[in-house]
Amino acid sequence: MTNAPAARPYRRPRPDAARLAAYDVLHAVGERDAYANLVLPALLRERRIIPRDAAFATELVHGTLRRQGTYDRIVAACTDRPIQEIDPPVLDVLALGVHQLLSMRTPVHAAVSATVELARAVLGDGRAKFVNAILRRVSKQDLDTWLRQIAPPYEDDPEGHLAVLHSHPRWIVQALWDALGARGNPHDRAAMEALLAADNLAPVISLVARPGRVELAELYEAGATPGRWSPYAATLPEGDPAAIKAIRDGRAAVQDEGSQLVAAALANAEVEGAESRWLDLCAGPGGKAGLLAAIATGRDVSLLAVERRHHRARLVRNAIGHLTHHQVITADGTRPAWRPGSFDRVIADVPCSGLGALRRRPESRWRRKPEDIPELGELQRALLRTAVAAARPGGVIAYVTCSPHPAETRVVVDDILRADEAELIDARPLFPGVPHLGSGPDVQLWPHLHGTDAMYLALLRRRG
Ligand SMILES: C[S@@+](CC[C@H](N)C(=O)[O-])C[C@H]1O[C@@H](n2cnc3c(N)ncnc32)[C@H](O)[C@@H]1O
Repeated sequence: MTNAPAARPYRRPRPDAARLAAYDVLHAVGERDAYANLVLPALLRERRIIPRDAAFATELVHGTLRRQGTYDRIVAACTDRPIQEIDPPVLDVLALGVHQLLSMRTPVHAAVSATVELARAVLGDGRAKFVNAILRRVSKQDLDTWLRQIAPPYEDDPEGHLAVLHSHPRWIVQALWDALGARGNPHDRAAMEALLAADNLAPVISLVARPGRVELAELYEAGATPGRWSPYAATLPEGDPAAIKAIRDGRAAVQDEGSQLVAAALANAEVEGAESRWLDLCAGPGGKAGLLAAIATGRDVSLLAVERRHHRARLVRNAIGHLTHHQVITADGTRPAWRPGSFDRVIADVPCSGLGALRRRPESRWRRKPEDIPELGELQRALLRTAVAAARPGGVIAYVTCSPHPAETRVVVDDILRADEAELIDARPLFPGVPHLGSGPDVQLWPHLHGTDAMYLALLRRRG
């Protein structure tokens, strides 16, 4: 007989379903460039996670991804190991723990013990001890104290300060500041902070009632409330949009009000003479095409929607539904399959950096790189050139991005205007009742001013 204490039986770690789901999504985002807003809902459904846990996992994933850059800096301040030497899965687990500790109301004990349990399951016992030690250090201070400690003072480095405080990469802070026109103006620090803070909030769910297919009243009956700016908009304060019949059958859809406004502005711009054909040059997944097709049907006009990728063209077909006279083709919009000058209205909603939609794609700010901008610029110019050539004399062209980056907006438009084939027209009167539209003639919407994505619209008229 021996007096040695009995070895503790091995206990298999059992992380809770919500935190494990959150980790799996972060891992997929980091490992294979997945999009959290696509992976997470599928995973929650597949694992049949109950609504309360699903809401917790959603906040955990979105909040952690938005603030990951700042959380990594906090972790770095808690260890002597250079952050580059810590494996990404360990940083993911740590970031989930830091978010619970500093930005959610999870009690410290629960946040640490549940995250360590998760670490034991997905990283192993050794690395779980490291996670435990770091999280205990993080828990000693609140978020504001940490931020004061790790951010450079505003006076020495305004961009660096705001980048840490609001968790945006520095180059994006610079680009947004340029776009806001507030750079170097100390009075506009508040505007810049409001914009960065708005990027960290989940957007409200905006719905579009496609005209002629559904009345707004039907959406209100299903629990929606009136939208802010667009005549087609409703807001869903809570609940799953897919539970609404009109959404399920494609008569209505989820669509940011900014997108609705730019599509409506194109449809309502003055064009002389009879109209017969409109063109959407970059139509996938079909948000604007769905609205334009519905408006076009009411005016007995046909819409040609072009999308380069097959699967996205299929989504455009779904958005247009059973409306007749419209056509969707899978094609490269820079290689026109139509005669020049054959459309009355053309929209080029070009691929862009998406810096205006950071609220919706929590990981995108860390994934995008400054070198993406010139690369996208070439395609943006080629598409706008094709769009101008496709419009008939007197026809209107909408150049749209969901980015406010000057190199993707005004600079592109100015380059194309140099060919003298089109002129800019004032888009502002086509946004009735919408404040803060600036000095024009183009329009830039903002999350902090309008509650929309930062959509940009330049309206051009084809010269005769
Ligand atoms: C910003 S999205 C358009 C969003 C769409 N208008 C909506 O409201 O749902 C840009 C689209 O252009 C497509 N695209 C990229 N290059 C293209 C090209 N050369 N020709 C046509 N479409 C292209 C992309 O696949 C993407 O679906």
